[in-house]
Amino acid sequence: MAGFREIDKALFPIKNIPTVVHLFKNQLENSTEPNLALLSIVVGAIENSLTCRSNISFQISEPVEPSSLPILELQAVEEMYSKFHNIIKGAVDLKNYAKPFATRDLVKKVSDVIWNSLTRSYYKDRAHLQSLYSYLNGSKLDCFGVAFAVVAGCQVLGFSDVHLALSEDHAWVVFGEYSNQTAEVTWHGKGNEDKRGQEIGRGVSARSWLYVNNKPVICTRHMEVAALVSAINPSLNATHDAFEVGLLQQELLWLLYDLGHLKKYPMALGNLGDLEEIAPKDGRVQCISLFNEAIQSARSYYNNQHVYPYTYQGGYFYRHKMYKEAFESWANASDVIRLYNYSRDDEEIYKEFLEIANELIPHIMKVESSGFSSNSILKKPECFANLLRFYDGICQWEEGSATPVLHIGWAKPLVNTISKFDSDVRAQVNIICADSDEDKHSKETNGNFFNNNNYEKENTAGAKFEEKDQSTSNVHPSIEALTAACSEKL
Ligand SMILES: FC(F)(F)Cc1cc2c(N3CCN(c4nnc(C(F)(F)F)s4)CC3)ncnc2s1
Repeated sequence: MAGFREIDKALFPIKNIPTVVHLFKNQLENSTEPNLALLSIVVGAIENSLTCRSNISFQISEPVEPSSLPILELQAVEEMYSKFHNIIKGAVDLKNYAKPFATRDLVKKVSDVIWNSLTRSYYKDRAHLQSLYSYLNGSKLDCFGVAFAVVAGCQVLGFSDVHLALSEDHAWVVFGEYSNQTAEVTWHGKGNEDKRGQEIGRGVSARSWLYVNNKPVICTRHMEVAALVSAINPSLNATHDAFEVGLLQQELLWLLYDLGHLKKYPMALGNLGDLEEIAPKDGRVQCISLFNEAIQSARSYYNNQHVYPYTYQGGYFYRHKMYKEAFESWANASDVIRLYNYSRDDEEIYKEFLEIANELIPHIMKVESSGFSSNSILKKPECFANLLRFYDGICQWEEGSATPVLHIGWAKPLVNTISKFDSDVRAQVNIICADSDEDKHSKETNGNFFNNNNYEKENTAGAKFEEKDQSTSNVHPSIEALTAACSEKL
């Protein structure tokens, strides 16, 4: 695998953001595939020099350019690239692996090479451990970084069929002549035995949000570049970002957007939306339309089984005090999670729903019930309807799961929220209770949601809470009980 070509080398030494964008444009637009290792080293070097106090020196020649980046020399990058190249080529004897397609053994072997060269023990959740720069200079990678390094390593070996597969909280690889083979290559979460080398679960874990019911983002080489750009982490510390790193990430995401490589990548669209909200670029679409594009992408390509597009959008509405809209986004997020079974691997999304239910919604209730206006969301039946749909989805998520979701800590904010709506407002919401045998149609049996890989399952067990004049479907008994309790109370 050749390293940089002449047109790339000509851009060095890199001194500013436009030159990095130019390098990425060269790599993304030329005939051969973009070189993942080189691009990860370049952005990793820049990120680390601008966010890590302990400046791992890479020939920062004084004085730093007036522009926004420390000078990045070609030689430094080439040395790192050839180090990665030699580690991979040195450890994998290609004579044992017939080409052109990768095998499980090959993928596992590359995963082992990366895995066994990592520092024995380090804080895995630390920032800036996602790039090959971190791997080559600190022998540290986070969960995503290991998966990315395996794909970059397979690219060095010439296996163009090995690609990154991404869920909302995990990463693995697909490979083989029909790209239908899957393999774990990294760990997930804390204290879980890694399953490296195994194919992606069909058992209980298949029902968990972690594997998005087998609707992960399957990357092309160009989308793998989008993943490494998405994984750029501008944070300097808990409260501040390195401005230039955020700007670089935003410019690179717009380049990838314009080239069409974010179309099937909802989280990258969400990342770009967040960056645009902070620093809107002239002549670009509003950030809200990026959140909407992410939702459309998830609905079009991933059968609406991803949660984050709705929580990106809901978070935006919340920050902009658009509470009625936020309730709708969160109810839509809940309609996604209701079709999964909660498993212990799903902590990340559990925390997301917990924060919405027990922090964000109670805050909205507090600020809304202080001032008193007829325009208040407490007067709007559709707000009540969406809140019930939100809570109902979480209840149904718990249904049929081995691990409980709700506990007493959820109940108080929940009842407190519902009781903020007067009975005349609540009465305008039409709730039809699931009749018993209908209710028995849980996620497992009903439709073939999990029985095969795709899922056209209609959501009959879910709940729609809409104003009187619109059709509704049935409701989770616990929500029905709660609303009845509230009306008695009131
Ligand atoms: F590979 C793993 F294991 F890391 C899983 C992936 C995560 C992730 C991501 N994230 C995760 C979600 N994320 C969110 N930030 N805000 C979110 C929301 F809650 F507001 F929706 S979700 C930040 C970017 N952004 C691009 N690609 C990926 S691939």
